[in-house]
Formats: sequence, C-alpha cells, structure tokens
Amino acid sequence: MGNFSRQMALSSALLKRLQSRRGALNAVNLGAARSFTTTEGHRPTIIHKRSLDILHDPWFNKGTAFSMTERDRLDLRGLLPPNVMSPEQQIERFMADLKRLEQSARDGPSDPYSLAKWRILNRLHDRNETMYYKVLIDNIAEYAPIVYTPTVGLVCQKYSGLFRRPRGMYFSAQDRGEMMSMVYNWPAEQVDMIVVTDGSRILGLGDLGVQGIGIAIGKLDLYVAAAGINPQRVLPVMIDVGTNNEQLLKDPLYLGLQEHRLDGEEYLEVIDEFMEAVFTRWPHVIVQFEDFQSKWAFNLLQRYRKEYRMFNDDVQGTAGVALAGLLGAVRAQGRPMIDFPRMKIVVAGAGSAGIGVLNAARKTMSRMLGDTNIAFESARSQFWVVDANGLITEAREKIDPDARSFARRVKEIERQGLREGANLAEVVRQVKPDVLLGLSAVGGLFSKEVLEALKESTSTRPAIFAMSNPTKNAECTPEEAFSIVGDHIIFGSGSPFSNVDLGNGNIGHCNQANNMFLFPGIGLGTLLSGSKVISDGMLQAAAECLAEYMTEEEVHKGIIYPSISRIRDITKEVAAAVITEAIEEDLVEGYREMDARELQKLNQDEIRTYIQNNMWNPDYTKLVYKKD
Ligand SMILES: NC(=O)c1ccc[n+]([C@@H]2O[C@H](COP(=O)([O-])OP(=O)(O)OC[C@H]3O[C@@H](n4cnc5c(N)ncnc54)[C@H](O)[C@@H]3O)[C@@H](O)[C@H]2O)c1
Ligand SMILES: O=C(O)C[C@H](O)C(=O)O
Ligand SMILES: [Mg+2]
Repeated sequence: MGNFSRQMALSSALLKRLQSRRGALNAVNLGAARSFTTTEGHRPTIIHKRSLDILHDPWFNKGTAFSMTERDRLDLRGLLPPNVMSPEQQIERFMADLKRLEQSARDGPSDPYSLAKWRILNRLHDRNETMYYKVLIDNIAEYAPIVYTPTVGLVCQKYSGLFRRPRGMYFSAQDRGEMMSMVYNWPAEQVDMIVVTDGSRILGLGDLGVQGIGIAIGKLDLYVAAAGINPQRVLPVMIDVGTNNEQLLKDPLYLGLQEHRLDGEEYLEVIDEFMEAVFTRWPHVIVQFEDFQSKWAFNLLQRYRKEYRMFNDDVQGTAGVALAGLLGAVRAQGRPMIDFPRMKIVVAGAGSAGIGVLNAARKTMSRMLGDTNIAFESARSQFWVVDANGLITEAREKIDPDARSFARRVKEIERQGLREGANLAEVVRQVKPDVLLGLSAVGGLFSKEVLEALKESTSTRPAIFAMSNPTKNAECTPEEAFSIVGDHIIFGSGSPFSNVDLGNGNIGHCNQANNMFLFPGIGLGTLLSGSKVISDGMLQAAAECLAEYMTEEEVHKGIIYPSISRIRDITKEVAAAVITEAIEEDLVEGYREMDARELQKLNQDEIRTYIQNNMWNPDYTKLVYKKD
C-alpha cells in the first residue's frame, strides 16, 4: 500500500475513533446518545486495503464476523472459515476458550503446558515468521511435539476457541463454481507446497471438520523447518465439505459448515474444482493430501497422481517410514536386509495407513524375491491383517476392496489354528510374529494379553510399532512393551515418547516412527527436480534412503530412526534420493535456473550442494522500499 493510501486509511480510522469518542462524550453530556450512535454505527468506514491486509489490521479486522457480501467486496473469500459469526458469538467463543485453558492443561498431552506453549509460538508465527522458524529449527526436538504431533491434535480439537488470525485458505462446498477466482485471493505469487485436508480423519481423533486446518499448518511448519521450503510459498488448505461429527454439527460456535459431509460425485466435484484451481494458478505446486478418511484417500490418490504433482502422506509417506522401520528391524537382528521376505508381520489396522504399509512391504518383499508374479503372490503369506472385526480372511462378508489382497485363505489359517475374525491376541499367539505393527487409532490395543503373546515370537528381536497418533491413541507405551515383552525388543511409536530406563544401566530406545522423516524430503526432492509426478520409484528411493541412514552400531542398539534433531539432515538425504530417482526415470523438468539438462549432469555431491543452496534459512534480509 502506498503512503498516501496508508495515511488515508489511518486518518479515516482515527477520524472514526475520534468521532465515536466524541459521540460517547455527547451521550454523557447531552443525554442524546441513542440517535447519534445509531447514525454513526450505520456509516461505513472507508478503507484502502483489501484481502489479508484487512485481516492483519487490528483496527479493521472483524475476523469471522465479516459477512459474505463484505468477504466478496473485500477479496476475503476463502481467507476465513465459512461460518459467519455474530459479534456476540465471537465473544462467547473467546470466553469459552479462555476458561478452557485449565481443563486443556489437565486433559492434554503429557506436557501440561503444551497448549500454552502452542499459543505463544503461534503468536510469534503471526508476528515474525523468520524468528518463529529460527526458534523452531534451533529447538526442533523440544517444539516439534508442540506444533506437530501430539499437541497439534489437541489444537485441532480446540480450534474453534484457539482461532485468532486466519492462516491458509478455506474452500467450502458453498464455493462451488468460485474456486478458480477465489484462489487469486491468496497474496503469494508463487506457492511451492500445499498441504490439504478435508478434516475427515485427523490423526486418530476422527472427523474434526474445518478444525482440521491445524494439521495442514503443522505439516507445513515441518516443510519449512526440515526441508527449508520458503514460508512465503507454503499454503495450508482446508476443504470444508461439511462434517459428520454430530457434536460439531450442534455446536453454535463451530466455525465450519454445519451440514453433513458431501459424498459421491458431489464430493469429487469439489475436490476436482480445487485441484484445477490451484494448478491453474500455480502450475508447479506440489499438493500433499493429509488426513482424508480411507474411503477417499486411495480414491483421490488414484484419481490425481498421474495428472498432478501430488501424493498422500498417510498412505505413501507412512508406507515408506514403516518400510524403513521394518528393514531396520531385520538389521537389528544382525540379519541382512535381503532376509526381509522371511519376516512374519501382524498389522492391526487396515485403513489408509495400514493398507499403504502392507502394499509397500509386500512389493519390496516381492522385488527381493525376484520380482515375479509368483514372488508377489508368495509375499502375501507373510502378513496377517487384523481390523476392527478381527483377522481378515476370504470368508469376510463385506471385505474392503483395498484390504482384499491381504485376506488370508481360510484353509491356510485353519491350519494355523485361526479363523475369520480371530482377535489380535489369538493371532499373535498363533503366528508368533517378528513384527507387530499398529495403525488402528486405538489407544492401548496392544494390551498386556497381546504383549504377553508376543513373548513367544520366533524372532530373536521382535519389533513393536505402535504408530497411531496422537499419544493417547498409541497402541501401547514403550514402558509396557519393554517391561512385558523384554529388553531386547525394537520399539517405535508415531508420537514421541521418552526412552525407557531398563534399570540395569541400559536404555530401551524409543524410536519415533512418523512420516515426518519422509514427507519433507519427498516434497523438497520433487520441487527441486521439477518432476511432473511423484512416482512409486521416487517414494521407494526415499524409503530406502531412510532405511540406510542409520549406522550398524546404532541399529544394533535398537536405534532404527534418526532423532528428530537430525531431521534437516535426513530430509536433505531423502530429497537427494528422490531427485536421483526422478533423473533416472527421466521425469525431471528442472527448477528455476537449473534446467533438466543441467540437472541430469550433476553427480551426488553436486545434487546435495544444489539442495543445500535452495533451502530457505531463517535469516533476516535487508528490506528496501520500492514503489510498485
Ligand atoms: N506414525 C505415522 O507416521 C502415522 C501415519 C499415518 C497414520 N497414522 C495413524 O494411524 C492411525 C490410523 O490411520 P488411518 O488413516 O489408517 O485410519 P483409518 O480410520 O482409515 O483406519 C483405522 C483402521 O483400524 C482398524 N481398527 C479399529 N479398531 C481396531 C481394533 N480394535 N483392532 C484392530 N484394528 C482396528 C479399523 O478397522 C481400520 O481398518 C491414526 O491414529 C493415525 O494417526 C500414523
Ligand atoms: O501427523 C502425524 O503425526 C502422522 C500422520 O500423518 C498421522 O496422520 O498420524
Ligand atoms: Mg496424517
């Protein structure tokens, strides 16, 4: 905004304040308040700002109380959650939040101050992005659990109360037909990364509707902190197609559309329109799908992955991270990775994450066995999949199509003393698996009985992955796992836990098995290669890079993933592996001044330097004023 218009805006605001103060004085002195105030209240305020500049100006901002016509007039459409609130509702929401602080401290993650820390960090994020990311990068181990899993889950649950300044864009079912123009309300000319959610399955917390925007913000925080994506070029997106969460549908202070979720063709039309709009404005953007319920996660992935630069983090990122963990568990037994196809693996949870892991693990086994159809078929027998209805077999009545290829044959499992719907403890008891992996979203699912059964594992070093988030959804804690199954196990969890003191001078290592070790590198590698799509090969290369990252010595100690303090380094490595694979598959189109031909000539060291040179660092740059 130019000086003149800034002065105009200031003077009109000042005038308004002076007038209203004078009005109040008159009211006191002359007892003529009513008519004077009424007239004043109806007079519009002239402003010389639009879009985010209004929302960021405390004098003019009305937040969620901007009416729909005002939102259209002022280019605000899409920059606020869709539900228009009255000023009274705004105050009520704020007060409710203020009072809730105490309760949140009591019921939240293990750190009682986590939500308060999130607020302080969030305020810094709103004031000064450079400083915010410096704090985050320099203290990533301490604050990732605040801006990311697990606290981000609590933030999403409480988002109605925590909402202050909007961040990101909201596309709602009511915006159909408008998205192509709305997308231009976003002020950045260039966007590299979008994380989009429809809020239908936020961590293991279910349908949180519009409040799911918090997860997109948290993931993008890691994109900046770990991958050095420029924070001016990230965009969190919430697609609000309604919610099936009955509590939110009834909550008068809920910020999203209060109607049931769109489904079928209507749903697809909204997502299609969004994809077309963002790729029209930013043809080189990468879109990460996050926390969509399984029903749509696979469907949308298949629908878009050949046409757009996109991936699904819960299906593909998680698959790679789990695969790296499974290979780490083989190494930790002192066996070569090539022994992986002999592992017996029980998976609890057959949703987007579980099925993603199963598909990736089976493909890897099959490749190790010679990559034939027979190998692929035989790899299937290494997995036992248990969902909410127990062991999945071909006798299952309504079998989910994505899980079908992992359904056990009835005869085969009868020989193992099992049957359709057998419970997890029975399955573990009979199978004696090398690995027990949980992506069920059910806290405590690996009960004492299940863990006792795992003591009979035929492995010299059984591995337990309690991957569900946030903390209270973990299938078991590391303390439970080490104390019941034994000191020799390998343990990983989706949310962070502390290592366990085993009492004999030894430490039971708790690995964080979270897709955060892959998605930032997948995004960065794709961006810098300019690959048109994100291929299976690129994802596989990312997973293998993570699997090989740990040294033999670390792996023998049970440390199979890096600590989060090394996330910037592992992300660089993953990005290098992704770029190398994209070059090999001839997918690269280059990035900025690095064209495809130049990129293809780089050796491994040069690729690393290229990555390093293109990562954003949180340093102040000199600012110089220039008229538009
Ligand atoms: N660590 C990570 O990186 C990571 C990545 C993605 C997802 N997750 C977590 O995984 C969990 C599941 O995610 P999703 O997208 O697959 O969810 P989802 O809702 O699609 O799937 C959940 C699955 O668990 C099954 N289930 C429910 N109760 C069960 C029980 N008692 N026993 C066995 N299985 C049961 C369901 O039948 C379903 O198949 C969430 O908590 C999520 O936070 C973790
Ligand atoms: O968000 C996370 O911490 C991991 C994963 O994407 C999840 O949905 O749980
Ligand atoms: Mg997720």
